[in-house]
Amino acid sequence: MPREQQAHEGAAPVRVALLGAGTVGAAVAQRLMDRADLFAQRVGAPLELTGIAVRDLGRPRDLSGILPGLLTDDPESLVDQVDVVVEVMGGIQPARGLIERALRGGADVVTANKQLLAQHGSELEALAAGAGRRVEFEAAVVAAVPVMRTVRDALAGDEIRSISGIINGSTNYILDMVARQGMPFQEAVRQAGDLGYLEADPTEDLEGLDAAAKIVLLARAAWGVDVGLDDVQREGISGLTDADFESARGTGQVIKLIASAWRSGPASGSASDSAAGPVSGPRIEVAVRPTLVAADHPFGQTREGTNMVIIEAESAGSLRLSGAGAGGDETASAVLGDLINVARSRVAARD
Ligand SMILES: NC(=O)C1=CN([C@@H]2O[C@H](COP(=O)(O)OP(=O)(O)OC[C@H]3O[C@@H](n4cnc5c(N)ncnc54)[C@H](OP(=O)(O)O)[C@@H]3O)[C@@H](O)[C@H]2O)C=CC1
Ligand SMILES: N[C@@H](CC=O)C(=O)O
Repeated sequence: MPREQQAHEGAAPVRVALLGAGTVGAAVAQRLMDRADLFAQRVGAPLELTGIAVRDLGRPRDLSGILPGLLTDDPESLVDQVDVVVEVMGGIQPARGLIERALRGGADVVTANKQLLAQHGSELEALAAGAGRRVEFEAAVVAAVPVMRTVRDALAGDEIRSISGIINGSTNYILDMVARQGMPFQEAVRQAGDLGYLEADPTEDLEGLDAAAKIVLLARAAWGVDVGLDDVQREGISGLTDADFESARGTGQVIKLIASAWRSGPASGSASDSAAGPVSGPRIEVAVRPTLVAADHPFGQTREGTNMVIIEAESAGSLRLSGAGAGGDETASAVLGDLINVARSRVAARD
């Protein structure tokens, strides 16, 4: 039987550069290969992976099915020749410079880099808007769980009162292993690293900086306020002792690293006393700290690398989102969702 012609056949490809082939990048690259036909159908044109930038070309990698010829240690030349740049290298530089270069050159950007966004997201979004391009970052906040989209798009017609939750997968894994299995803290840290949950610099997870960046991005999306990392009342989990875990257990509670953002007053318009400068719009508080919760509370029941976010909104009431907050394939799911949406828009704009 003759095969029906697919809409994307003959369409010029959407060229994609991947910056990073670590836990997340390798999973993105693998899925781009495995699901090439599916993605071409969804986009209306093939996604062509033109290259993958890494730091160390000599490092052994398990990128089965991916041509070694795609790897390069020259990210600049890669971003100059594509339609979409997917940044999953992490860190501030060179990621920031490469994203700026991509936007100025006419590419859209998908990134999972929450530290970069928390520190320089406003400048990057302004640059993107000026260039008529997009910076998408669903994967940066709670990996596979579409919480950014929920806050920014689904609840755009509502008024959010508060957002709270477990938004760091590695520390939840560590706290859960220590509490439920009596695992030594350092062994749990090691396992979280083996699972690909930890940042390249694990102190970002252990000191609450990773969760702080995510809650900042959520607060900005929810209230349009100019909160920054310096506004976050922050405490990590590295100072917890065996006695803290014991005393929690004795009272039917568990320790969770809870991030929260809440409206604490009406629109102020006044300058905040934070180092981040004036905060306009509603007064917003942001915090990350180890918190005792009842073992049978939804947060208490959130195990291993799973995350859970509870959003309280005026009309919608209480919403709960939960799922994988870290991990290569899980994070790649969100990265690829953004990539497909951006690529679709580019293909639609061709007509
Ligand atoms: N892991 C996770 O569960 C999640 C991670 N994220 C975010 O995704 C990003 C990537 O994380 P992850 O994959 O875990 O990180 P990894 O450390 O596993 O991978 C980083 C990759 O980027 C490459 N790289 C780093 N610096 C450079 C550079 N200067 N030039 C070229 N390549 C470079 C590395 O190259 P080489 O291989 O040669 O070292 C490596 O391939 C981070 O921003 C992280 O916060 C977001 C959600 C979840
Ligand atoms: N290190 C992060 C990875 C995902 O954002 C975490 O543990 O949640």
